[in-house]
Amino acid sequence: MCSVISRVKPVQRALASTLRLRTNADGLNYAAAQSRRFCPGFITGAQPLWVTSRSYCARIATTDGLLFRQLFEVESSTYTYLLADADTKEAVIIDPVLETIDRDLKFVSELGLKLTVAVNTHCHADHITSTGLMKKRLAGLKSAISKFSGASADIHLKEGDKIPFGRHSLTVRETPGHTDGCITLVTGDQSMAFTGDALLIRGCGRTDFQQGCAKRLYQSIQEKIYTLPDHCLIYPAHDYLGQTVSTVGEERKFNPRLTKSMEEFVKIMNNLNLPKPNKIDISVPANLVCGLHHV
Ligand SMILES: N[C@@H](CCC(=O)N[C@@H](CCS)C(=O)NCC(=O)O)C(=O)O
Ligand SMILES: [Fe+2]
Repeated sequence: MCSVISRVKPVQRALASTLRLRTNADGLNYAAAQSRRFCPGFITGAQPLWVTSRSYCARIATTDGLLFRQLFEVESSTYTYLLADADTKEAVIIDPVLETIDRDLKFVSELGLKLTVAVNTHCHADHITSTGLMKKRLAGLKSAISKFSGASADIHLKEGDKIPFGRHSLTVRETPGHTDGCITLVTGDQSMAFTGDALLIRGCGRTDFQQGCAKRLYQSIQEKIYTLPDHCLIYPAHDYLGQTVSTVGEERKFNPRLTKSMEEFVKIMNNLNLPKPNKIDISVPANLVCGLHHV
């Protein structure tokens, strides 16, 4: 941390130390996520500053040579993630949505990427995946989903499987509870985890339909997500409040559902009383066949 701070000008050094004090007072362990990345606009009105943390740089990869983009679909508030090897251009897309297929494919083409795998973190209930249609548009693209999802795909994933792209890969951690086939995808250096609808920012996936089970979800999060390093960035499949990224450490501390005992968690989940997703009746059957049932 000191070596980074010493690189900034005196006025910026003062700002950096204020930032450190403020984050410490908030109880957030940003230092654990320290990196020498440049985060323009980190403090409103301040000059760009080298900071010791990149926790708020939601759309920049932490890993050298890893291209990363977080994309958003407004109707279902879904995040789609694009990861690529910056050198070989091999790429993976996570949770692409039918409505944004043109945007996503244009982007892939603009960046000169070779999309090899389109993976769904689970059989979504609120939107239709674009995976099937994407396969029709991109020769060689393979679809992937958990073998416990009940959905058809080229690749059926299980615990410990790796999805390689160039020098990088994503490792599968099974995190059932929202559905039987929910998976979390973790980068090789455990700096990023794509948690689907298992762990959301300050929340979690509901457990009142498909094969939902609150106890299972609690265990999945404790055993498969909270065992990742505190600085590991959490990228969920949805956010309804405009939040983009969190960390394992932050969620361990501030997630209002997961800071409870399992018994309290189950009670909370059984009393959410959320309306069913608007598109559940068309999404689930469509997603069981890669989103293609209407084509
Ligand atoms: N209103 C949305 C559906 C919102 C919803 O149910 N989201 C799910 C995740 C997608 S299956 C969820 O688990 N939410 C948890 C929560 O606490 O909100 C729609 O109609 O699509
Ligand atoms: Fe879901």
